Amino acid sequence: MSAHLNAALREGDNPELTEERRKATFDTRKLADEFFGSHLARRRREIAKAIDAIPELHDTKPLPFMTREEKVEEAARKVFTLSKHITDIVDLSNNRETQSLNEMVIGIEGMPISLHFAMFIPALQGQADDEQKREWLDRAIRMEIIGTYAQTELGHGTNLRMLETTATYDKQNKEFILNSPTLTSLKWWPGNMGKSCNYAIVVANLIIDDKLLGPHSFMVQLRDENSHETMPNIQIGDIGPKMAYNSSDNGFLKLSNLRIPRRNMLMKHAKVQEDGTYKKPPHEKLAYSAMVHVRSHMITQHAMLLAYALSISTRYSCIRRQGYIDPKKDEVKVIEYQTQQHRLFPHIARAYAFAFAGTESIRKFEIMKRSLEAGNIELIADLHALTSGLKAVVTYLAGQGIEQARQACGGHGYSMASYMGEIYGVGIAGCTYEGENLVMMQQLGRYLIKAVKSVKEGKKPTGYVAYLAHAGQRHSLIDCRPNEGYAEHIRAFEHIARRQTFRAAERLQKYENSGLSTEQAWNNCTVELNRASRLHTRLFIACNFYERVLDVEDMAVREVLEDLLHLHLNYELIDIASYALEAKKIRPNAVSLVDSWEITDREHRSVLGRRDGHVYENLFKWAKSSDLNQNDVLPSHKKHLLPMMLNARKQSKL
Ligand SMILES: CC(C)(COP(=O)(O)OP(=O)(O)OC[C@H]1O[C@@H](n2cnc3c(N)ncnc32)[C@H](O)[C@@H]1OP(=O)(O)O)[C@@H](O)C(=O)NCCC(=O)NCCSC(=O)CCCC(=O)O
Ligand SMILES: Cc1cc2nc3c(=O)[nH]c(=O)nc-3n(C[C@H](O)[C@H](O)[C@H](O)COP(=O)(O)OP(=O)(O)OC[C@H]3O[C@@H](n4cnc5c(N)ncnc54)[C@H](O)[C@@H]3O)c2cc1C
Repeated sequence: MSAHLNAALREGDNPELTEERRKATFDTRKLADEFFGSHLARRRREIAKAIDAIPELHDTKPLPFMTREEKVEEAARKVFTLSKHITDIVDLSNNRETQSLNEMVIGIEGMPISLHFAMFIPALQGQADDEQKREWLDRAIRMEIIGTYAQTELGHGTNLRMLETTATYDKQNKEFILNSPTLTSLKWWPGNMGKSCNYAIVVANLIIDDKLLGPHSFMVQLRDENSHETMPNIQIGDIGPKMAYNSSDNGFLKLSNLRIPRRNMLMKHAKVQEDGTYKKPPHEKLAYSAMVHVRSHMITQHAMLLAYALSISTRYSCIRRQGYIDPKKDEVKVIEYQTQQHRLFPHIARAYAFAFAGTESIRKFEIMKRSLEAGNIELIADLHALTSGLKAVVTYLAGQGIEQARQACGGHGYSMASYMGEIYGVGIAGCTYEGENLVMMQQLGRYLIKAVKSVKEGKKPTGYVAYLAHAGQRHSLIDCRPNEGYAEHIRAFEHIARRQTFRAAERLQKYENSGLSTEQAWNNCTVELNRASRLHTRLFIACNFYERVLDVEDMAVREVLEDLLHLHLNYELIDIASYALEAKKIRPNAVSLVDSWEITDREHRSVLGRRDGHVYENLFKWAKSSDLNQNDVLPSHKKHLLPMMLNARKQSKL
């Protein structure tokens, strides 16, 4: 193997990993350039180096050893410290650079300004008019104020039309009165709302002259800008510990007839004039733009969480020796087991496929944003359908992949030294937030049914659903021979997705014809519809992966990506026996495929996933640092268990 492939080789590493890295057939840096895009890959290396040189930005101790209060404090400390260095390290206008910096320094457990950047600023950008942007957006970008997005309530998250928080316009005083009339109307869940933020965009049902006009966004000051004390007519707090993500203060909020000026309603699209005249937005769902923004960015984030888990697990599988394949030889690295490869490699392929799909969804979002700025609302529906499907499929499959990666680490995967528990907890939260997955699948389902109707009317839909009109092509899996190339696989995939979508549409039609209401007929078909949405989205991911690989210029990188593509398509399409065969091809490159994600140890926070592979000595160090080991005999033992045993002993002597 030539020296240029050795980007990840270092003196003093565990020889088990060095042996793996020597087998690489490609340059990990070049593959990193494809995974992240060459600019971001280079910037990530520079950012990691800059962080190494600033000790204040390092973890003070491993996060799993911290209490919730310590985690919240540590995240706040790092945000403040970062604010002093950030402009030297990243280009603030580049979201992905800033996000990489945050992940490396603060990590994935949350921080006080997550929602500020993820939703507060995007909501202002998408929904505030120019004057409002001058008033709030510039201050928000400079971080003079910290905000969040308060939409979900104790009683409703999915069904936004039934949000109970009201914003009633008072013509006399030219104010809105914001109110939480019931217990279930309390805002519940918004990230950083409990303790960190001083502003929120509150989504409330607008009422003018007793007329209900649906959810709209309002700027509300939650806390005093100097004392940070809660403002009058507001009750606010943290909702308590969660499965993971505990550095974040997700909050509750009660508004008691709080008056805010008319101009605190975000008025780029919908408007309320002084006399109470209401002007409708050009597209009913423009108020949901911040959600579409987050959904389009979630795909890359969840690809990265999957990459975290798989690089931990793959490296560890190469230093862990247990059992024999040939009893006359040494114990093998657990990566040698066919089941271990079967467990990990298809997910490695998926991590690449998802990352490429994520780049595409961000690109599409940017195109939609620009076209919207030019007054064109046409792309909104396409993007909503695409991101709804991608968000649901990728978060779900990434969660499954992370859990497989954890199980692949055996017992040590269950220790927080592996960090798998946190990665999993954060990953699966994405199945719920930003739209519950099965609900989002139905949104895509609506779009697919419309496309089927247009095909039946003899029209030819374009874009992602164009394949629905190609019904003449009869390809079943059985007709698909691997040597006919990937295009053939894709056509087989299209056939399956098309068939399922038509099946769901026909079933829906049948129920409607039988006299059921549209809604009841719809509910009777949602399992079929969700299957169609899932297949459509997986087809999109596969096509996008295929097209992406065609663009790769470096032959060695292209070859390994083709191996992954082949595995991915087979994993998606064919039965288990055939992809076990493919796995053999991936095996020599396994560690280098995960090295290409260039996740630093600082970012990983995992003893098992250490780049140098020195796992066992560091696991012991980790255990010794446990708080429980700071006293030989625990006070609680002296208080409870010792008296119990002494008592029992006394009894037995009697
Ligand atoms: C489920 C729906 C989509 C349903 O909405 P609805 O008004 O009842 O609509 P419907 O009758 O089913 O459909 C009507 C129509 O509205 C369209 N539509 C719906 N949403 C959008 C959109 N965003 N952009 C563009 N179009 C949209 C649908 O496609 C329908 O179109 P159609 O009638 O078929 O032409 C919506 O209510 C929704 O988005 N619910 C999920 C709530 C959610 O995502 N909350 C996120 C809170 S913030 C958060 O979780 C932050 C976490 C971040 C973190 O911690 O990092
Ligand atoms: C970590 C985290 C962070 C969050 N951050 C924020 C935030 O910053 N701001 C904010 O406003 N919110 C936030 N949320 C709230 C989140 O967006 C909602 O919890 C989410 O949208 C799901 O809504 P729900 O809780 O009402 O679920 P529900 O709708 O009650 O879901 C329960 C079940 O009902 C099913 N269901 C519901 N409706 C339908 C339907 N029409 N058809 C079929 N099945 C249905 C679902 O599929 C699910 O199985 C956060 C949540 C989490 C977990």
